[in-house]
Amino acid sequence: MKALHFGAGNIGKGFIGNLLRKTGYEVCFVDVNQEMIDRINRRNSYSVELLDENHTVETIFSVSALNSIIQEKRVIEAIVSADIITTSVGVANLSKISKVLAKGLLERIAQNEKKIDVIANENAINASSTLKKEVEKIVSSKELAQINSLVGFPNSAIDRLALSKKGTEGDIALVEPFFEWVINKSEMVNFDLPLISGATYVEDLRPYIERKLYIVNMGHATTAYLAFLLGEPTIQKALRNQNVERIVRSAMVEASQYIIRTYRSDSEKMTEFIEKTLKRFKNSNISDDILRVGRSPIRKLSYEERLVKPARELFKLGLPVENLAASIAAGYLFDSPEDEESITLQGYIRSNGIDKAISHFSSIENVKLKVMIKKYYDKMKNGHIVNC
Ligand SMILES: NC(=O)C1=CN([C@@H]2O[C@H](COP(=O)(O)OP(=O)(O)OC[C@H]3O[C@@H](n4cnc5c(N)ncnc54)[C@H](O)[C@@H]3O)[C@@H](O)[C@H]2O)C=CC1
Ligand SMILES: O=P(O)(O)OC[C@H]1O[C@](O)(CO)[C@@H](O)[C@@H]1O
Repeated sequence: MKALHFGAGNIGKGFIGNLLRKTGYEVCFVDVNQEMIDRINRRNSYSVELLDENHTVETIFSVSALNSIIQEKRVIEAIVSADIITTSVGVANLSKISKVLAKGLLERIAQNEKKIDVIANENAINASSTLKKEVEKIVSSKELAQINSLVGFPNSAIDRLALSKKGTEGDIALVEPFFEWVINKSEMVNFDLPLISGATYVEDLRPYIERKLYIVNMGHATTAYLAFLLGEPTIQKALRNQNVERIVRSAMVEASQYIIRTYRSDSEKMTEFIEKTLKRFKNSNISDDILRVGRSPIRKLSYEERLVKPARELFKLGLPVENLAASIAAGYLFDSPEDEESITLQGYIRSNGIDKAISHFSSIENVKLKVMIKKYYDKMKNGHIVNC
């Protein structure tokens, strides 16, 4: 069995590629980072270190890699012969892989009528559907009908803290022991393959992806933005500060009300989920850079995303959102010169002010919610985090 995976980054190698190999797939990665591609091909393997007390290092064999730009023909051939296609390139990069994917799928359809699922594993609601929409922009309506009959784009939710460190033979993928890969079975078209080892298949993905994005990712991003204000370099160091931990926990509790009300989730189980997630964030075997976790603040502050969606929905219901408002405010204060989105965001605020920025990037028009966010922005802009 052959799997083609776009994105040989932290999640690609540490999580998705790893589970695909354990299921028995040969994995071919597609990336744009030539150094990474060469490293994988030199060894036909890579290393994954488990972030527990033992720091066990595992070698993942039977892998190869291609460059999606300079080896397009070979990527198309790999799409033709793949049994499953997966991605973890970052949601903003899905539009960059859609062209080669569309070409490959059409070539595959011309050569055989085998069904295939394409699963985009990104921190976003319905990332596979987003990828499909990108493919739709490129193909004709006749080609789209062919794709629709043979290709599934099941959505998924992925949860595993994955980072990397430099080793003597290149990057080592670092992953926490916990993982959750949830796949929407009702959107799959190919049922002839073994279930992916360790993945969970569900009929309705929404409760899983919303819980992941609005509680786990929201809490992690909030920690990173508060840490930035305090000058703390890692998530673990920031969470030693009781003020930070309290605001993060409170924001997660606020956001959990959205999940509890939308999906009638059990509130005790939700409390357990929040505590377990905080424990994962604090994992002392990880040293997680806040600039990695806070990356791409414009994406994270957008209307449907982790910080703004729960705040908007709860505010509409008259439920507490003070801590979520503080999280959004902290996001607007994330000023990392290494991050293009952060540079754009801060440039916009300097030219137009925070009020306009909240409308422009988060599309929040509710005056009372905006005032609340602005209140925390003003209180925190001198580097002090506040009691909400
Ligand atoms: N790292 C984490 O802990 C988690 C990340 N995620 C999600 O997984 C996705 C990947 O994240 P990471 O692995 O952390 O990022 P990463 O930056 O480590 O990996 C992304 C990889 O995609 C490659 N890439 C970018 N553009 C490409 C293109 N046009 N064609 C082929 N490859 C391309 C990059 O070169 C890089 O190797 C993101 O959507 C992220 O939100 C989800 C859960 C956890
Ligand atoms: O691309 P994004 O959304 O920043 O995703 C990466 C983040 O998501 C997380 O997995 C949280 O689930 C973090 O480990 C990581 O910082």
